[in-house]
Amino acid sequence: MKTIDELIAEGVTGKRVFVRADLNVPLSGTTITDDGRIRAVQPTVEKLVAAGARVVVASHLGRPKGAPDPAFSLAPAAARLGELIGADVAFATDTVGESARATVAGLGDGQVAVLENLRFNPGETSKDDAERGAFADQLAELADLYVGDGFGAVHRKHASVFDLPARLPHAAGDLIATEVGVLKKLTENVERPYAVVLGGSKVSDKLGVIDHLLERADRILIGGGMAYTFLKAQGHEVGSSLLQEDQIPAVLEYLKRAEDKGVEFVLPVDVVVSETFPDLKAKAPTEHRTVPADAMPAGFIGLDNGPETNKLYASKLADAATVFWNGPMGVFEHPDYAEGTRAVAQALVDSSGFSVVGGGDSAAAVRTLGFDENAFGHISTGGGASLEYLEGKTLPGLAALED
Ligand SMILES: Nc1ncnc2c1ncn2[C@@H]1O[C@H](COP(=O)(O)OP(=O)(O)O)[C@@H](O)[C@H]1O
Ligand SMILES: O=C(OP(=O)(O)O)[C@H](O)COP(=O)(O)O
Repeated sequence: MKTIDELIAEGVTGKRVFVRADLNVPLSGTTITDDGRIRAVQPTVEKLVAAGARVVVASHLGRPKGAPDPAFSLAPAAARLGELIGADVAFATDTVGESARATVAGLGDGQVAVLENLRFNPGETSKDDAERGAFADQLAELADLYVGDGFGAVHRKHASVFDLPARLPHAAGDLIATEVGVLKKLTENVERPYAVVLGGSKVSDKLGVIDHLLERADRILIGGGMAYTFLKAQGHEVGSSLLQEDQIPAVLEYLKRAEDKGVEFVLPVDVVVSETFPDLKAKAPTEHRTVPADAMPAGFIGLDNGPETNKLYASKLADAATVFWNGPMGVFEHPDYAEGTRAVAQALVDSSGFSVVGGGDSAAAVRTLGFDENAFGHISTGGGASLEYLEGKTLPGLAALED
């Protein structure tokens, strides 16, 4: 992979450089609740600015349905990028339309623009190669060079991640280089005991990684929205909790294989439940209680690991030499359901092992709960991306950056 420094050395002054970032930041309305992913791409943007490039930053945000949706606008992220780099950042209100073309044409050397959410165009995420390719052709008209730096999205075979770099001279940004450098260590000689903590809400995306982890990890701790498919598979009531019913046979097979292989599989022993999903914006106190994980009342939603589980998980992490953690242990955005996530973060801070925290929300959780980023070995901007990297899968967004 060509580095951004090599690309700059070849000459970028006056050239339009498309930077595929991952600005998929958590929002409360239009307020960014954690700007970590914007700060992560800042060095790449600043290097290009200093070199006199005309920088066109593009990203997805959330999962809009292939059409404009103001709730998923990148305008707040563009404004924040401007604050961080201390310069005006132009914002195009579309992705490949009139506004994008005019905004890019208006850039001077060393100036920056952000395009509107790439996923407002159905071509971005299309499974049809031709449809994705047609969108990539339109994006390619906006730039002379391409820099891939959206590590959190490199596992997606999307137009801006996979098809566009094939159409332009390309390089990897500093964020991708750093992320890959750290994760590579976990695929080589990992120090044992190696524990992996999995939670979050993208259950269908991430359950499959356990198949691989059973060959690598010594301990697998499950929490967050992922736990309930396991509890259900064991025959327990899970009420209205997140559930991936079609994955129950796979989950039973994982539990059996873990036993055969001597991999320790740890599930919650108690959970915090409520009858309703909390309002994450108002954050008003909620009615909730802690119940044993094998005795959840019907109709209730599991929203966090309980205190006994928190103690158990801390004990399983205390002596781990290496820990990889993706996915919050509960709906940490609400204070009533943040303790499970806080407990795992604290356990990693207290342990002397090397810890990697991966994922947009996991990283945001660690920061918004007040932990010092430097207390962790590495905070990765990508959850799904780092899990798939650890699986040894070919990631479309990295493969596309190879020379
Ligand atoms: N029990 C649960 N039920 C529903 N959502 C949950 C639960 N536990 C955690 N979550 C949610 O998971 C989300 C993060 O999941 P995910 O996107 O998979 O993680 P990451 O971004 O770190 O990869 C958070 O918004 C959190 O509220
Ligand atoms: O938030 C992201 O991934 P993550 O939650 O696995 O860290 C990335 O921005 C990718 O988003 P996607 O999972 O909607 O493709």
